[in-house]
Amino acid sequence: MLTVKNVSGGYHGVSIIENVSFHVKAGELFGILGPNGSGKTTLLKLISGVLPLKEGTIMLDGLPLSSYSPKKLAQKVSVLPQMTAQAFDYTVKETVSLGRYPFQKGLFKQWTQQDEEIVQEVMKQTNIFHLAQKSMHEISGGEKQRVFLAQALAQQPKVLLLDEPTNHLDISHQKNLLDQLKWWSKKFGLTVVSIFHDLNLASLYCDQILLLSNGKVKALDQPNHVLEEEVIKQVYEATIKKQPHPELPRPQLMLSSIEQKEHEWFIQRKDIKITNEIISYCAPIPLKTLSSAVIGAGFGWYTTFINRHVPKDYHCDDVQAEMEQFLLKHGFHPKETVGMMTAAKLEDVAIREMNEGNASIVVVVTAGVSNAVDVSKSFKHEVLFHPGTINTWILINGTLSDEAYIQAIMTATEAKTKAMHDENIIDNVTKTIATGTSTDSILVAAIQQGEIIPYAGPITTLGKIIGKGVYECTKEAIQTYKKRWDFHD
Ligand SMILES: Nc1ncnc2c1ncn2[C@@H]1O[C@H](COP(=O)(O)OP(=O)(O)OP(=O)(O)O)[C@@H](O)[C@H]1O
Repeated sequence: MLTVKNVSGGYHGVSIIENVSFHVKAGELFGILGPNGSGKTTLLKLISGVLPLKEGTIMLDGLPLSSYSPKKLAQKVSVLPQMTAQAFDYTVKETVSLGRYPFQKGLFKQWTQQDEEIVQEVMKQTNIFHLAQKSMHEISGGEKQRVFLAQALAQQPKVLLLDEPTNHLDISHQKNLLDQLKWWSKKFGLTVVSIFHDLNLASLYCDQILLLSNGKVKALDQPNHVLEEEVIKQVYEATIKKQPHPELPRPQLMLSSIEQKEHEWFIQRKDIKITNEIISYCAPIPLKTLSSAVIGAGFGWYTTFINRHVPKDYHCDDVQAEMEQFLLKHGFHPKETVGMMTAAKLEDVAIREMNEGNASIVVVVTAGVSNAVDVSKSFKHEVLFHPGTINTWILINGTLSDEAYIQAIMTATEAKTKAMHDENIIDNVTKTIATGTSTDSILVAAIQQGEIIPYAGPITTLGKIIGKGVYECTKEAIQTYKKRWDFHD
């Protein structure tokens, strides 16, 4: 639909845009990104024919841009400019109707039934129908933005050029507008070329992204390939972290390296509090945590860690809601807390503080093994929920990479399984040695201060103390459990 080839151009004979090339297919949403002054608006002006090309060619629907008369071009391309103050006191409907101008014929510009129907339709689509008779001076910035979009769409263009369309819009109207653009491009094959300042919105909605730097192409590809930490750092001079979107295969970027005060404080064994009802640990700063807990599962930042005793016959339809109520009743904030449950007696907990090199950890394990399972034969078990039976905490003084978090979980799981083996814990259904229990839970929490610890596999400095700490704690907790219940192998 739109091919830009080796295009250069700018103002007063000076090129701002230099040697830019790209191709946008019909129905695609194409994003132009770049820092302030990188030439995004200038490029849009070259594409819309407002500025002449100094070099290169632009092909629109198979024909050079230069071969279109202004009116013919307006029937193909419409432009939604950055919002500016309005001189005339038009109504909303009159403003939208201006979009039909390129289609009106003859000296007296007849307003046809078709013009009327199109204007009505785009006003409905952009959710401004109820504002039709209002003056443009009486509506909000976000509503104006939708009116100008309706005007651009009333032109029934093949290509829509937008300069920061989500400027002035709140988060829900940003989403609505971009959803609508996606819908129009899918339904009518509308090609959308849009400038974005918000990298995350561009990532969510664009099929392709062109990243400009000083008027030149820095990157041109699908969002996941363009939005790279190193590229963004070079172009925007900002340090960011790239993360996957939690629900979509699109990257999202977070600003990082924001100045934070380092705290002179460490996780220590003595700060773990134990009662009959809960084991708790409260940190003065949030710890980055990866867990499979009832409350606070996945990655997150939490200050409070709770292992709660529940009776063996504990049953509840909404375990999370019940746990939240419990936390609130005991003065803990559910949004700040990782919460686990266990039927094990909490005074039987095993705790170790361990150091190796510059890594130090506290391991906390509660264990009950009546639901022991040999995972290699677990298909022989019925699906039943019992409160978590081996709960493992690994609290770490250090900064872990994501890789190290996952390796820490693997190392700890292997250590637990080895302890089950050495304690000869048998799966009652299969009569083979168990590898864990049916509802074990784990958390790895780190203060994320100090030197980065990249790995936590079995023979790394951190992995060695996790392996030893979890093995010894699990073994000790199982032995106490056996003594308490006169448990026989
Ligand atoms: N009318 C003009 N005459 C001369 N130079 C201009 C004109 N408009 C813009 N420029 C210059 O062209 C360069 C690119 O400006 P442009 O508006 O295209 O950048 P942009 O990427 O859209 O920036 P922003 O993100 O701030 O909107 C800037 O150095 C700017 O000063």
